[in-house]
Amino acid sequence: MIETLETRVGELVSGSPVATFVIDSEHHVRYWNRACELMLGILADEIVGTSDQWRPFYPERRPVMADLVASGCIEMLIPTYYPDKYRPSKSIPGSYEAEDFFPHLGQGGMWLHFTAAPIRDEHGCVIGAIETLQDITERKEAERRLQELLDEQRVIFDNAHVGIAYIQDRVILRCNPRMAEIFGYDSAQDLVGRKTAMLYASARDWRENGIRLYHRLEAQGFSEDEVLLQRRDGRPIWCYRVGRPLDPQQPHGGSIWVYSDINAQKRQQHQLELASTVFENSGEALMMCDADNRIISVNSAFVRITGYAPAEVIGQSPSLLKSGRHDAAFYRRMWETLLVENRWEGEIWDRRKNGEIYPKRLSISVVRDEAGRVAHFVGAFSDVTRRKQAEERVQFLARHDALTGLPNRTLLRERFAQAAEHARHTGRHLALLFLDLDHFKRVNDSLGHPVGDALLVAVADRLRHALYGTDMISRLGGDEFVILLEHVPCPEDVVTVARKIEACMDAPVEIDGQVLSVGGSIGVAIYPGDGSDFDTLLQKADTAMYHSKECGRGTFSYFDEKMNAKAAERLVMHSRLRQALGRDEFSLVYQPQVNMRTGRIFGAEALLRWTPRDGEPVGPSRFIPVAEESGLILPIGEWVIHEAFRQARRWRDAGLSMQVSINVSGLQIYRSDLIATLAAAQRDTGVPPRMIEVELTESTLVEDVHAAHEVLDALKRAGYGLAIDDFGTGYSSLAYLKRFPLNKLKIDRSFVTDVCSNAEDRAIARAIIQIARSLNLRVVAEGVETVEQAALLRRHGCHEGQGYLFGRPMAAQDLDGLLEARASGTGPALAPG
Ligand SMILES: Nc1nc2c(ncn2[C@@H]2O[C@@H]3COP(=O)(O)O[C@H]4[C@@H](O)[C@H](n5cnc6c(=O)[nH]c(N)nc65)O[C@@H]4COP(=O)(O)O[C@H]3[C@H]2O)c(=O)[nH]1
Repeated sequence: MIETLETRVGELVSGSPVATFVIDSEHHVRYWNRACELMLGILADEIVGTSDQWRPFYPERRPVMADLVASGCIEMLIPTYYPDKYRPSKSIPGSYEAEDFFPHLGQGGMWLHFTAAPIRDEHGCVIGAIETLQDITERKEAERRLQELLDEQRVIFDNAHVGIAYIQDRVILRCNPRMAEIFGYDSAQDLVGRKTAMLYASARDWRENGIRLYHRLEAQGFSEDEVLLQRRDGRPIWCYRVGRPLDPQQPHGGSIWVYSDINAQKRQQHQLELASTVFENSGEALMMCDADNRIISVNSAFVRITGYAPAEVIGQSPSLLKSGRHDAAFYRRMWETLLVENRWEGEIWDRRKNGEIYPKRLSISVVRDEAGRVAHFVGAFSDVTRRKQAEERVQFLARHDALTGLPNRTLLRERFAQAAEHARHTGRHLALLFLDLDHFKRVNDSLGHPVGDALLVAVADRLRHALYGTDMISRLGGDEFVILLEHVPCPEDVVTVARKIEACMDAPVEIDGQVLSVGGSIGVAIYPGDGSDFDTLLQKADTAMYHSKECGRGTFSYFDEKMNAKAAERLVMHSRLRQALGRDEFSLVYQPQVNMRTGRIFGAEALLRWTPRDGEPVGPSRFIPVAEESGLILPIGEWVIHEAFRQARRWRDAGLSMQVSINVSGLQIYRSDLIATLAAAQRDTGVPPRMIEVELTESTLVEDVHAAHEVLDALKRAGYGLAIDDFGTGYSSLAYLKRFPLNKLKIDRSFVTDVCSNAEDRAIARAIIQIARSLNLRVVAEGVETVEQAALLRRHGCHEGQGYLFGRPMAAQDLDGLLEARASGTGPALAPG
C-alpha cells in the first residue's frame, strides 16, 4: 500500500514548485519536497520518517492541518486547532484550507495559505494526507495596507470637516455624517438615495444649478463655487462646493462632491464689508496704524478734515499731523496712558495740510493680538472747531451783551472788583457812569425793535470811539449803559468824560432812512466816596441818572444822598400807587375855565387827586412822575378818562354845556390805545367828543413827532379838542404848531404869574397870544390869580382863562354850585371889570 502511495504521489510531490509534504496514516512524514525545505528551512532528511511536521510551524507539538485531515475526524477537531481560520476547500472533497501567520518563519514571520487534502486508497479509505503551503505574506501585506488605507479613508470620510457625497444622476448614493450635519439631517442615511433637490430652496434653483454644474464638470473636469443652499429646516446656508466626476465624459455617471459650510465666513465677510462701509462712511475721521505706528489706512472723513489724500499719509507717522502746540511732555503722557490703559482720549490741536491749526477731539485705542502684543492703533477724531467756537461764543455771551458785543453786568462786576482792589492800594478813585438813553422805549414801540436795536448798536459804537480803551463800557440791558472809569484822579475829572459822552450823542443817528436824535441822561457815582461795593455804587449811579432825567434829560448828575432819599420815597410811593386804583383812592377835581370877556364858565379841567386811605393827600406833581415812570399812568389815565366822561355826562344831563379837559401823559399817547379808551368811554356815556378836550404838554409832542402826529390826527378825526398845556416852557417850535391839528394853546402859569410886573413874561405871553391868533387857535391863560392879570391878558387878546381868580380845582358838586350861582346871578363876577 505504501508502494502504491509512493508511486502515486512520489514524483508529483517532489517535482512540485509548491511547498508540499505528505504524511501517512501513522502521521509520519513521507514526503517533504524541495520547496518545503526552502520555505520552512528543514531538510527532508531531517524530517521524513518522523512525526515532527509541527516543528517548523509551532513552538510545541500539536497537529497540523494534514494531521487533522489524516485523522478522519477533522470536522470535529479543526475548530479547536484553527478557530475562525479554516474553511473546507471547494475543489477537493474532504480537504481544508486555512491562512495563518507564523512568526517563526522567514524573517519577521510569514503568512501561509495551507491546504490539506486526504489521500485515499482504492477503497476510499484515508491513508494519509497531503498539505501544500503557499507563502502569502506579500499578498497579506498588500491586503493589510489596502485595509489600512480603506480604514484611513473611512476615518477621513466619517470625520471630515466637510460634507462629502457620492452622487449619481443627481441622487446621493453615499455621504458622510458631516454632510448630514451641515444640512441638518440626523444621519447620513437620511440623505442616501434622495435627490439633491432637497438641498435647494426651489426646484428651479436645482434645475439651473444642475445644468451649470454638469456642464462645468464636462468642460473643465471639476466645478467649484459658493452657493446658497437650504437646510432641512428651511434655513439658508452658504456652502463652498467642489465637485469632480469619476469620468468627465459622463459626469452624471458618478461624481464626488465636497461641501464646506461657509455661513460663518459669509457672515464675517458681510460684517467686514459692513465694517469697511462704516469705516469709510463714518463722520469721524478714522486712522489705523500698525504696531510701528505707521498709518495703514484712513477714511474719507480723515481726508476731508486733514486735507491729506490717503496716498500722502499711508506709511507715514501720525506725527505728520502735529501742530507744534503741544510739548514733548504732552505726547509722552499720552503714550503712557495709551500703553497702560489701551486708550487715550482728549482734545488736541493739529495742523491740516494747508497749514491751518484746528482743535480736534481724538480717541486712540490699542488693538492687541492674542499674545498681548500691540497689533494696531486706531485713532478716531472729529474737528471740534465749530464746537470750540460755539463754546467760546457761549463764554463770550456769558460776559457780554449779544447785541452790542459790550461787556455785560457780570464782566463789569468782575472788572470793578479788580479795579476796586487796585484803587484801594493806590488811593485812586473809580467812577461808574450810568447812561440811560432818553425816550428809547418810544423808539422801540413806535419804530420797532430792529430800529431800537440798531440805535443801541450805534450808541455802543459811538461810546467806543469817544472813550479810551481803558474805560470799560458795558451794557446792562435795555437802553442802560454803564461806563467804569478806572483812572480818576479826582471826582471832578469825571465831568470831562460825561461831556464827551454827551457830545458823542449830539449828532442824530440815521437808521433805515429815519433820522433819530439820541440823547442820554447820565448819573455818576464815585468809589469810594459813594460806596465801596459794586451793587451800591451802581444803584447810586442809577439814582443820579434818574435825577438827571428829572432835571430835563440830556444832562448828568453826581450822586448825592438827597437823591437816595427821593429814590426811596419814589419806591414807597410806587408800591402804594399800585394799590390805589383798587382801593378807590383817586378822585377828580375840576377847575373852571372861563371866558374872560363874558365871565361864562365854558368848561373845566379835570385834575387828578390821590388821597391814600391811610395818609395825607398827595399832589399830582409828586405822584404823576412816579406813575409815569412805572407805567401805572396807563391804568390810572384810563380811569381818569372814564371818570371825566361820566362827569361830562352828568353836566350834559343837567343841561349844562361844559367842555371837560383831560390831561393825557406821553405814555398814554405812545403806549396805550388812547383812541380806543376814549371811544369806549364815549360809548359808555354817550358824551359827544366835542365836549372833551385832550391836553398834552409840549414835551410830549416832540418826543416822537411822527407817532404823536398819527395819534393827534386820529383824535382830531374823532372830533376831540386838542390843547397844548404849559405852552412856552418846552420847545415851542412853531413848525409843530402848524403841523399838528391843535385847537388851543395854554399859556403856562409861569408867564402869567408875573405878566404885570415882568416885561419879558409879558412879551412872551403876548407873543403866544399872537401866534395862537395868527394860527387861528384859541388861547387860554393858566394860573390867573389877579384881576390885573386877567385884564392885561384880555387886553392883549387872550379871552379865556383858568386860575384861582375864577376858581380853584374843586369837587364836581362844588363846581355845580358855582355854576348854579352863576346861572342865578348870585355867584362872584367872573369877568373882571
Ligand atoms: N399857583 C396856582 N396854581 C394854579 C392856579 N390855577 C390852577 N393851578 C394849578 O395848576 C395846575 C394845572 O394843571 P396842569 O398844568 O395841567 O398840571 C397838572 C398836570 O400836568 C398834572 N395832572 C393833574 N391831573 C392829571 C391827570 O389826570 N393826568 C395827567 N396825566 N396829569 C395830570 O399835574 C399837574 C399839576 O396839577 P395840580 O397840582 O392839580 O395843579 C393844577 C392846578 O391846581 C393858579 O391860579 N395858581
